[in-house]
Amino acid sequence: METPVLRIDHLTVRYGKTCDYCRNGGELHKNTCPRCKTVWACNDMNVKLYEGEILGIVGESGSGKSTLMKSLFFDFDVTEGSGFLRDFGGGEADIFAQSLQQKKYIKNHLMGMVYQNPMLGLRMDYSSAGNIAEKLIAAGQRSFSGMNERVEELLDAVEILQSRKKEPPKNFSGGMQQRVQISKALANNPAILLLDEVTTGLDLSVQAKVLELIREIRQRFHISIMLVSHDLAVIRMLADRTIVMLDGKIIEQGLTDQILDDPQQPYTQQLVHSLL
Ligand SMILES: Nc1ncnc2c1ncn2[C@@H]1O[C@H](COP(=O)(O)OP(=O)(O)OP(=O)(O)O)[C@@H](O)[C@H]1O
Repeated sequence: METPVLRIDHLTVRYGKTCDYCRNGGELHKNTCPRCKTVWACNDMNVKLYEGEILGIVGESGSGKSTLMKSLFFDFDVTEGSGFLRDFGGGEADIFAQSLQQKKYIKNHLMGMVYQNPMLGLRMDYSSAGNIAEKLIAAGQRSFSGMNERVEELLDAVEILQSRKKEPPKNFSGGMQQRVQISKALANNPAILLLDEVTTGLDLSVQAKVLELIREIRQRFHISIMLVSHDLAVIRMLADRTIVMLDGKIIEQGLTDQILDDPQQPYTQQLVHSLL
């Protein structure tokens, strides 16, 4: 059996203190405990990501997609569960149990993240080149000429003109900001790229360009991608396998074609039919 590049076991993220009722498996109202109001944003999730694949994660607003992605990028602490990277600690060290320094190492060397809101991933007042250089420096790059070369290569890859590299992202359109975010996320040659609703809010033609870019990046860099979207059309276009989330839980998963052509769960059937 192939070893996954990322494996997550029993991931749970809760907002709230919990009570005896929800801790002991009492029925939740959607993802919320009816007694103490604790939100179980991700609830006992098991996920595997394999080399070179795009794993789609789909679900309605509030189902826990962003919480999953942000937990993986250590934006906050998980409540329970463990995570393992093939390329870290021999694949046997729980990434969630690491020190801040080790988590920083993982973020800077092994992962890239693109947020739905570019303001979370970019410094809007720095130059675009400076944004990318920041990630390169964090990953240990020190040579100015080496950095400059890599910045140019990355901007070419996402089709941002070299003549605009000194401009700050705040001057750019939404689609261009996402492309700068993608180039920054790729700067350290990560094994894993996390993409959280990267085309939401963009107009359709720009959306199509960003989606095409993601497809090219996968082919060119042979990177493993986790792609969150509430839009099944995006998932259909890009994802090899898909996970369907509802109320913090995985309710269905499999090959994307299988999920879309023969959905088993009523919620997935509803999602698919709304596309037709
Ligand atoms: N800081 C927080 N405090 C309390 N509850 C939170 C917090 N952040 C998220 N939640 C709750 O966690 C649940 C999952 O939210 P999350 O943002 O992960 O969902 P999502 O599937 O990404 O939704 P969307 O598609 O709208 O971004 C929601 O019920 C949300 O209200």
